[in-house]
Order: sequence, then C-alpha cells, then structure tokens
Amino acid sequence: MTTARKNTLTKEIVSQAIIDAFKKLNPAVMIKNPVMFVVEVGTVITLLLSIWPDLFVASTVGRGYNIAVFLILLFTVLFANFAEALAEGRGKAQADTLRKTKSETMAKLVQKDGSYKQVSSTQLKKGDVVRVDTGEIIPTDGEIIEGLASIDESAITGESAPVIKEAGGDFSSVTGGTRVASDYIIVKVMTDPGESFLDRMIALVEGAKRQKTPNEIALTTLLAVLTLIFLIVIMTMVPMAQYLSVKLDVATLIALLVCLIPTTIGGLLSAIGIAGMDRVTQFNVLAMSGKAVEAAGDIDTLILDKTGTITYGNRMASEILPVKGVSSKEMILSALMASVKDETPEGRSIVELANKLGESWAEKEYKDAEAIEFTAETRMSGLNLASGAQIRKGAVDAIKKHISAKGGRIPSDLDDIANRIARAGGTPLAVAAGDRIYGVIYLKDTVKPGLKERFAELRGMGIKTIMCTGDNPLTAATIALEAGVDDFIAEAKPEDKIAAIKKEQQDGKLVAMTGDGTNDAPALAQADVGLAMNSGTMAAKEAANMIDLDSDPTKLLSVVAIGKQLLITRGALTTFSIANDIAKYFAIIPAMFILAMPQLEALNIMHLASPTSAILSALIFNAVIIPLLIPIAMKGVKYRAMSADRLLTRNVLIYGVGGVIVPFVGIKAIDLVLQVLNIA
Ligand SMILES: Nc1ncnc2c1ncn2[C@@H]1O[C@H](COP(=O)(O)OP(=O)(O)OP(=O)(O)O)[C@@H](O)[C@H]1O
Ligand SMILES: [K+]
Ligand SMILES: [Mg+2]
Repeated sequence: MTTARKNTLTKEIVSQAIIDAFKKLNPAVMIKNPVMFVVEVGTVITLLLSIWPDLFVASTVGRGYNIAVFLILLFTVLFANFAEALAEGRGKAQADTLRKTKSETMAKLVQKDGSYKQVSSTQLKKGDVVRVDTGEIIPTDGEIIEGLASIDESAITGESAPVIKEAGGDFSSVTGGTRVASDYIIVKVMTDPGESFLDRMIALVEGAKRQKTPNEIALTTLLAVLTLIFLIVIMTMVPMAQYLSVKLDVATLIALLVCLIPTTIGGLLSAIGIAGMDRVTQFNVLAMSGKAVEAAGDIDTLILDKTGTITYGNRMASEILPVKGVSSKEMILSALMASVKDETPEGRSIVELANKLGESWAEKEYKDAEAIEFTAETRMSGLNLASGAQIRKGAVDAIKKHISAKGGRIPSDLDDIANRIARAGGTPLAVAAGDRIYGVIYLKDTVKPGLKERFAELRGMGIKTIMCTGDNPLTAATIALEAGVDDFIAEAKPEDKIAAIKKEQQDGKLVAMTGDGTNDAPALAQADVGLAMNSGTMAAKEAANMIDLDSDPTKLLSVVAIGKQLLITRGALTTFSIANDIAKYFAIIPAMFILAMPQLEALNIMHLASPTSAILSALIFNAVIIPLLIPIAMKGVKYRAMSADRLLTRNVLIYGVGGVIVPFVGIKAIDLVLQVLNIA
C-alpha cells in the first residue's frame, strides 16, 4: 500500500490559522455553524454586559465576572475557528504541492495542416491535439491517439518507474504534468483549462469546492436542533428563577447555555471533515466529493475488474497452439494476420510473438484491409481482407459462434487446448480465418501479490469481494481462487457489471467498484463509489467519483478504511461532546440555584468552591476541550480492521464513558487552580 505522504503542521500553517481564526469571526461566516454562531452572539452580549453590567437587569455580580465570561466565550469561538483554519491550512499546503506539479508548460498544438504551433498549456481546450516528444511535459489531461511511449508519472504519483502508455486499449490516458520518457505521442486534450483532474483535486483539497457531506449535514442539523432546545430551556429558567425569587445574571444564563449546547463537536465538525478529505489525497487518491469518501466508509460489496486490477493486466501472448490438422506455421501466420491492426496490448504482444517465431507479413498485403476493432461486446478483433476473407481472433465462445454462423465446424480438440490454458489462469484466444478455426493463442496474466490477505481483511470488516471479468468461466474461476475473492462473474459484458451492482444495491448494499477500461465507465458511474485507475481511459475517470493516481486498485481498501475512520471520528467526538455536557449540569445547576435551594448542595458532587467559580470552571473547560481534541479530529481515531459492532462498543466506551468522566476531573482541576489564583 502506498505510504501516505506525510503532512506536517508547519509554523506558517499554525500562524496563518491563528490569523484566519480571527477573520472567521465575521458573522456571515459564523452563521454556517449554528452552534458556534450562538456562542458568538453570547460573546457579544457579555461584551455589552462588561461595559454596562446593568444593561438588562441590575447586576448582582461584578463587572469582572462579566469580563471573565466574555473572554472565555471569545476564546471558545476562536478555538473552534482555529481548528477549522488549521485543517484548511493543511489542505492548502497540500494544494500548493500539487499546484507546483502543474507547472506552466509550452505545448506543440497540431494544426489542421499538420504543422505545430507553440501555445501555453493553459490555452489548450477539449479536442485540441498536441504532440509531446521525449523529455517534454504532457501539457494537460488527454488520451493518446497515436504512438506509444514510456511516461514518467513521478510528478503525480511519486513512483519514478515510467509506465507504458499507448493509443487504443485501456492504457491510453495521460495526466497533465507527467513527462514523456521515451519516443513521442500524439495526445487529444480531454479537459478544458482549469478542469483537469489536478485542478479539481486542488479545488477540493483547498476546501473551496468542499460542499458538506450528507453525514455532516445530518449532524449539523441535529446540533442546531439541540442548540435550539437548550435555548428554550434557558429561556424558561428566567420565569422559574423569578418564581423562586432567585436573581439570575444574564452572563450566567449565557454561560449555562454555552456549556449545554454541543460546542465541542460543533467546533470540530468541519475540521474533522476537511482532515478526512486531506487524508484521502495523502494516499494519492483524488476524490471528487466528500460524499464519495464517506460512502467508501459504508461499503458492503467491492466489485473488482480482473485484468489490470486483480492481475497485472498487461496480458502477453506466450504460446500459439494449432488445432489438429493445422501446421504450426499456418496457425502462427493466421494469428499474426488477425493482430497486425489490433492496437490493444494483447494484439501487439501476439504480433511480437509471431515475429519472434519467424513469421512476418508484408504491410502492402494488408494495407487496405479493414481492421475489426476489439470491443467488450463482440469480444473479437481481426481483419476483413480486400479479397473478402475474414480473419478473427477472440474469446473461444465468441469465435465458435462466429464460425458456426458461417457453417464451419468446431475442431474436436479446441476445447481441451482452451481449457488447459484457462485452468492455468491464462486467457485463451481462438483464431479463425474464413469458416475455419486454426488454433488458440495463450495470453498469460498474473495475479498481483498480497491480494488474498487484503481481501481477507475486507471480509473481516464485513465487505464482500466479487471479481467481474469478460473472460471465460474457467480462467475466471482459476484467477478467483488464486486471488481469494468471495465470488466472480465470468464473460461479463458491461451491462452485466451494471446488473451486478444494481442487484447488490437493491439488497440495500453500498457497492464500490474499481476499473480502468472504457467498458468499465457505465459501471463506475452506477457504483456508489467508483475508483478509476489513473492509467485508465478518460471515459472511466470521468465516470468515477475517485481516481487513484497510483493506479493501484487495492488502494480502494485504503479508501474504505479512511472513509470508515472519518465516520467513526465524527461519531466518537459527537458522543464525547454530548456526554461532556452531563458533567456540566452537576457543575452549574447547583451553582445557580444553591441560594434558593440549599438542598441542591447534594448535587455539588465536585465540591466546587463557589457558585461563580463553578460556572467559570465549567466554561473554561468547555473552551479548552476544543483545542485539546484537535489532534484526534485531524488524525482521526485509531482505526483497525475489526468488526463494526466491536469497534462501536469500543468507541462508545472510550468516548462515551470518557466523555462523562473527563469533564468532572477537568472542571474540578480548573476550580482548584482558580482557588489557588483566588480569582473567583
Ligand atoms: N484484443 C483482443 N482481441 C480479441 N479478443 C480479445 C482481445 N482482448 C480480449 N479479448 C477477449 O475478450 C474477452 C473479454 O475482454 P475484456 O477486456 O472485456 O475482459 P478481460 O480483459 O478478459 O477481463 P476484465 O473484464 O477483467 O478486463 C477476453 O477475455 C478475451 O477472451
Ligand atoms: K458545550
Ligand atoms: Mg479488460
């Protein structure tokens, strides 16, 4: 698994966050966080009370008390703003590193007449065609339409090993900012200026485009409702106090309100969200929205493509086997003829092998032949010669159908040869010319290491893995066994992948899918979380809501872990925050009514020194708990792959019970300090 890029909190990020904390005091900004907005209103009122203590009612406490309450409330709001600013600051730093890779480059725009015109990469529009030679930077995201080259993607992925990219097939898309290491390529620009994946990643990480996620909106609403309820509770206290002929100071009422509303989670909520998104980008995954990251935390089923995901995918032809009655030379030649115009990696590897086996075919022979492109629908490719002869290669069942339709017969040993290849986990391609099948090509593929353990880990989290492949059942079964997936679908057409996703979704399951090919695009769009490989086609990346810049589909497991961690962190701190408030009842209520109802002394289990000290201690604790929890909010609670309910009980214990106990200790400690300093 790619180690996350470390994101240290530098001095300038912290100092900038302090400045931003003050800037965020602007009510127009604060209103977005209802809980903290109420605290800000309270701060303003206590400021007025510090100037005119008798503003509302004749004040029974000194000006000093009002000033103390005002200052503590001001810091409560500043601490909350600081937490958010810190998270944003870290995101901005991350965006700056990304922006550096988007260096401004000159590009060779291919004109209509074939000449090149030097333009700046920022002027390239969707549809433009540029030529990139060895050593040059690819100016923006696009698809290779001509040529083959090795691309150094280290600027984006940090991996220095160049990857082969070529026109056609699933490895044809290139990302702006990467460099052509050998040969040249002609690239069709696929994104408008400012719309490239990097631009979107930067906008997202900077929080500019970070719209609230469903989970966050729900929680914010809950917190707003809680705040409203406590506001009403406090309002009803005024007549009650009058009835008891107890004089209640406005500053004390505001202090009680702020202690009771969920300011701890209210102050940390956005920091948790921003930090969660930030963790995703640290894993080199570009998430289109926070929603996608959270959905990843709730995934039940993972649908994985075989070729290029579970296996390395650069399937190479390793043997060319004739059926009985066909000479090896004839078979090799027909395999060559079926592949000379096949741009896919499979096709190229067959030509290479045929050439190595001593066969070649003069270009003039097939120059005007019609190329039949491979598609996931037909699962065949080949040539239609000018003479009318048709040469095909493809999935065995597809070729059988093709030959039977021509009235040809199926060789008796075809299945044995094909099944032997499939049982070895290879992909057999049958080859036919006219109405005759000549033999089978053995496309070799290998399963990526370490998958078995990762899938077992997912199973531990209650996530089911399904391998979905266009390949034949035997090959699929062999690979599925070797990779250790829970289930597989063979000979899957794109609509079968979508059907599999819809079936799971109908069972109320959230489905995540990785893919890289164009035939994966519709399924990636249908899935709740679609992770496209950066090496995949643009169509796949456009359809997905996440892109893995390292093109490592097992990265989805990290994304799932991050998504889960984000949800758990938010849940844990909310539990802590609510639990937190219980202790404050014991600190403040007795303090407020002790004079009228001495029997309330029984509630003063912390034996706080005096009513004012009790209230100030609770208020100070309520403020400092926010910065104290910033590290957990930013790093996320420790997350280990264990079953969801075990994890839940663990967190309820720590943050629930902890949330009740900690304030008692904290408030008592502060009360003692206040005594020592004999402030109150
Ligand atoms: N270039 C090609 N020419 C002819 N047939 C091909 C070619 N590439 C693949 N095939 C055949 O088409 C089948 C389906 O290909 P497809 O890419 O949809 O699935 P896959 O690559 O085998 O597996 P996955 O769906 O996991 O990518 C392959 O199993 C193979 O038999
Ligand atoms: K509170
Ligand atoms: Mg494929």
